[in-house]
Amino acid sequence: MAITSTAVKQETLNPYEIVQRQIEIAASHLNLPQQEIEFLKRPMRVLTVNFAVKMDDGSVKVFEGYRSQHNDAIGPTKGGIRFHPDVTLDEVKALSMWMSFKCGVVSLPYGGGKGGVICNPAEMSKGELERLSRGFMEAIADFVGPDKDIPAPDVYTNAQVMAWMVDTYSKKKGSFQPGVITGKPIILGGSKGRNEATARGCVFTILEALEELGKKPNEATVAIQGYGNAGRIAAELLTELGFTIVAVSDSKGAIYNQNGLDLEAVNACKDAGSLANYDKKYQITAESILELDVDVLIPAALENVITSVNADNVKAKIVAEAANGPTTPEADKILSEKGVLVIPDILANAGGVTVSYFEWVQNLMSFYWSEEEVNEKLQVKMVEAYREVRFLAKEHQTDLRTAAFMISIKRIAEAMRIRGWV
Ligand SMILES: NC(=O)C1=CN([C@@H]2O[C@H](COP(=O)(O)OP(=O)(O)OC[C@H]3O[C@@H](n4cnc5c(N)ncnc54)[C@H](O)[C@@H]3O)[C@@H](O)[C@H]2O)C=CC1
Ligand SMILES: O=C(O)CCC(=O)C(=O)O
Repeated sequence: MAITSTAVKQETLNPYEIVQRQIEIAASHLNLPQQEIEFLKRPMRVLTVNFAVKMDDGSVKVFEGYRSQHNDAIGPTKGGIRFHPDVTLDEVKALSMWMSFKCGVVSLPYGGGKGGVICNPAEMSKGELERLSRGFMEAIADFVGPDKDIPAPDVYTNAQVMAWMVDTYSKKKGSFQPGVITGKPIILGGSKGRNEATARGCVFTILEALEELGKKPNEATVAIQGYGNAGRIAAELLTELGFTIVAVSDSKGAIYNQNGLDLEAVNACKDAGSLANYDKKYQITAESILELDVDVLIPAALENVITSVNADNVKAKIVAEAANGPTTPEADKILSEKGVLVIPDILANAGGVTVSYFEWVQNLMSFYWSEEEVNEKLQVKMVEAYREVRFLAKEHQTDLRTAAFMISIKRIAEAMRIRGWV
């Protein structure tokens, strides 16, 4: 996301440097030996691949992709694969690190991993996307595995992409290996509830935060940036609970109605293309969605959207980070001083990886759960995690992000120490 203001140049927008800063802030409350912190500030393994894909016009295009495995002291690494033109190695490294800390907050037996391919799926045919997905899996197949590193969906990847990938991996290994990837279609061993899990988990944390503010769902307004898996499903679930969705946006358009948007009309517009085609009288600028006077703001798109430039203009009482890395450390300081309750990404969007974990467990057992069972288990995990983070934040007088990092850093450091690594 291009942010060109001069003020923002004073802070780094490199996600890898940002996560390192977040580690340092949390570690300063923990009294850990420096070597443990230094180890956590880097991924253990990173793979760069270049692979060729046949395009529909007969040409061959070479794509670059990455898979980063941050730390596997607690268990195999886990995290999504992103297809986006702006993917960088530093971004993938940072996303893998956030995954480690996310898994720690919800006590999953995983470390963090993440993958990305520099490409623009919006400009590719279904056949090209299939060959790209298979080509990337072919290139990383020896690096991942059900007990090694387990990918999942992220931005511009979905259950269909996971299906192509599990098929390619399984063919390579000679038998069906559903545990290598999560977020699969149900027919291929996907878990019920995984598609909604990121949003549902986020909603559980919002309900906890709202209770603290003494507000009821039917009194609360919501603005959501990003209208894909995380953002759109959050809008639907929150509407069911009585919240009023006043604004939503995608990569091409943003819309606002202070009386509440008609979600059916919004969804029909999105299904037909983009929100830029919605009724012109409701159109607003992309940036202004972050500055609306709402109770809950949900960034559900990309990194670095709340920075030192616009943080002071944020009027929401709760910021629930469905996206990874939407808020910079400078912005965090400003929001904290303003009394905004930020539910950090590694907590707010942990529902996705939590149900991915359930999917993996079901795959390993070949025994499948009802959607109700999945959702109940997810709720327990999310509510417990929120309360544990909230408690620690109060105890240490920190924001929720720092407390969430503290919980995970302590866990991973302990595992590294007991293994004798540090
Ligand atoms: N899918 C999952 O299970 C999880 C996703 N996340 C995070 O949630 C965020 C969104 O991911 P998904 O919903 O899965 O992706 P998605 O590909 O389903 O949807 C992305 C949405 O963001 C919109 N978008 C892209 N650039 C934008 C911009 N500049 N301004 C406004 N909207 C923009 C797109 O138009 C699309 O509506 C990412 O940060 C991702 O890492 C986090 C945890 C799990
Ligand atoms: O479901 C997963 O394994 C990971 C999802 C993801 O990439 C994320 O939480 O950022």
